[in-house]
Amino acid sequence: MPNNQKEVLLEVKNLRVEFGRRKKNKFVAVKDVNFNIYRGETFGLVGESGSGKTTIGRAIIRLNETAGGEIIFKGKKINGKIDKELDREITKKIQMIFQDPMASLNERAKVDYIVSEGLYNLKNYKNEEERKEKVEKALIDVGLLPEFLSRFPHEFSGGQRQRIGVARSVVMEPELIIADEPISALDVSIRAQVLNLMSELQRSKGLTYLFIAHDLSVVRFITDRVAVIYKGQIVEMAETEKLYKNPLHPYTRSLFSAIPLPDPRRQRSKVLEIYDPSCHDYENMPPKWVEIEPEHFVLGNEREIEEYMKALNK
Ligand SMILES: Nc1ncnc2c1ncn2[C@@H]1O[C@H](COP(=O)(O)OP(=O)(O)OP(=O)(O)O)[C@@H](O)[C@H]1O
Repeated sequence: MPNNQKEVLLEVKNLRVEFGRRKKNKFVAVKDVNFNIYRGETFGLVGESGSGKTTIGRAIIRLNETAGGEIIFKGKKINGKIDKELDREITKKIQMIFQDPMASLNERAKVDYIVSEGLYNLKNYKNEEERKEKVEKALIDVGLLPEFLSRFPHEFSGGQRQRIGVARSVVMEPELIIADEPISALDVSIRAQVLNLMSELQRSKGLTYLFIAHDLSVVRFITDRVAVIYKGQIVEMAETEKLYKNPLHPYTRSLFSAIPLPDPRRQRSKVLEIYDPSCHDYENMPPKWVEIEPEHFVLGNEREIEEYMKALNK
């Protein structure tokens, strides 16, 4: 679909997130981040551990305060001070699925309570009958049985627990789901099942995903567009296949060319070995965020942009 016909569901403009209140221990975790997410797509955010992916997700659902910029959902600014009505709407419409289904589910609560929690918080049901109906439907939607409602999380496998995590989101009838490394804590053999479930739900419910991951092959498989983040800043963003075939920024190139290693810590050191941020000479020529071809953005200074143009036209 041409871009001008796509509906922008979420806009992130010049986002900045800082931790630490005092000047001395202030840490800028996210800076100058810009991206749009279109309705119905899966938008990937990829980068190494500590690059700021989760911080962006948490800022969107208002768990992290923002120090600058705007987050706009369906045309309304949702960061900073907002009114109760809007807060309620985004609590319902934007849901997050977390990485570790072992840690994110309340061990002492039954599945019925876990899946209902968002409904209880927002009193988002007319009566007990309707709540039950919604919760049972959510369980069926994620491929679990309604009888599981009276069980506790420890009675389930990792994959089933992540399905409970997904049910807890879809019961709210969200429009945007932020999936933060939703399969990386799962056994390799069940990862595809959870990804397929997410794709099916996207089709049947018209969902939009922000998919956060460090696993490049998963991102290539599941996303329509992808942004690469390095130390809190997006360095390149494009349609997924385009970016994988034609990475321009040196960080993207080293990330994609690093041979996948089983140990993510070794992978990280491998990437850092190849990528040298001092190659940019930003002191003398500061970078800009440039749309180098339709829907393909890259961070670079004037000289670099010229080189990227040449590389594209080769
Ligand atoms: N509450 C906090 N207080 C201080 N620093 C924080 C806080 N949350 C995150 N950070 C720091 O912000 C940076 C970005 O963290 P973030 O969790 O967003 O990275 P990530 O890319 O999601 O990494 P991972 O894949 O390991 O989750 C890290 O250096 C982290 O230590």
